[in-house]
Amino acid sequence: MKKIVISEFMDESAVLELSRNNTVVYDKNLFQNREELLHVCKDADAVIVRNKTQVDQELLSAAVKMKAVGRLGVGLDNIDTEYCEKHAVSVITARGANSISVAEYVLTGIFYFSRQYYLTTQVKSGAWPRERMIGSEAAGKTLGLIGFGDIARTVAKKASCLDMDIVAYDPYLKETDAVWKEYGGSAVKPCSLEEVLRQADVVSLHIPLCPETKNLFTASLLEKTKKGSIFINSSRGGVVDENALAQLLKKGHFKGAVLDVFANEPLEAENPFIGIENCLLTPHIAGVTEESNARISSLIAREISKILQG
Ligand SMILES: O=C(O)[C@H](O)COP(=O)(O)O
Repeated sequence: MKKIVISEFMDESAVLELSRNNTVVYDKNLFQNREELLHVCKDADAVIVRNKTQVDQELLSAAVKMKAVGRLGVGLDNIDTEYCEKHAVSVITARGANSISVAEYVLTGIFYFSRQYYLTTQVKSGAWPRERMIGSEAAGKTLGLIGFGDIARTVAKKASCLDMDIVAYDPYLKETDAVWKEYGGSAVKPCSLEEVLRQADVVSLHIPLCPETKNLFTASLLEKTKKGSIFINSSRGGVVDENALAQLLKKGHFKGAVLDVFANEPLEAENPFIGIENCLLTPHIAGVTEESNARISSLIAREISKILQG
């Protein structure tokens, strides 16, 4: 029997599936108890995590039997992938399995601020802000995608059905790459980062957190976005200067910001976005729906089983 440690929430049926042929330690709060986590991982063959468990050198070097790390998502900023590569520990991500959920989240954000739904609280308290709530259509507007991986491609596919024009920046894709056409038809145009920010009515980030992207969105870059645009971040909080973004929101530069990810999660009392009206804040749920959780969990369970069975 192989031992698998699962330290954050996973779809129950996938946990049951893994338990048939393995010894499974499943505790969705284990990531919060570092000492216990290190202890149970010592003789584990695999660990399955979301974004909160730090799979770092300390954990990996103590877990001498570790063959695989399963990531119930796609971001790898909590995993020391270099160490894993050097020590032949496979890292399995759920690539593609949460793209639909994130894409639908982005579309919700576009409509939310295009129609200024945040003002409906005024209706509940007896006001009638009919003129303030004259919004705008998504059709004919330009969506700017930062990063053009699986998730951004799914966003592009769906946004092109709304008759939006799409510009995208991805330094890892050549202009001639077939994916530009494959995922957006004629609607997606590859551009430089600054060109995307200059043109876009909606900017949506789809980049990993890594040394190249940490604090990429500085005050001066954020200022290059169009006045009145919508800013959506469902990638990682660490890629944006949060104080600078909050300042620009307060100054009325953006129509609104949709933020699912933050430098520190859960939010601390002094988080700069708390209390800003035109800000939609969600607790890192863009990629997590019932459907994506089931897809992600069964994909990771299957792939981890394959590795452990050799
Ligand atoms: O990286 C991801 O796929 C998303 O941020 C979701 O992460 P999660 O595994 O913590 O749900």
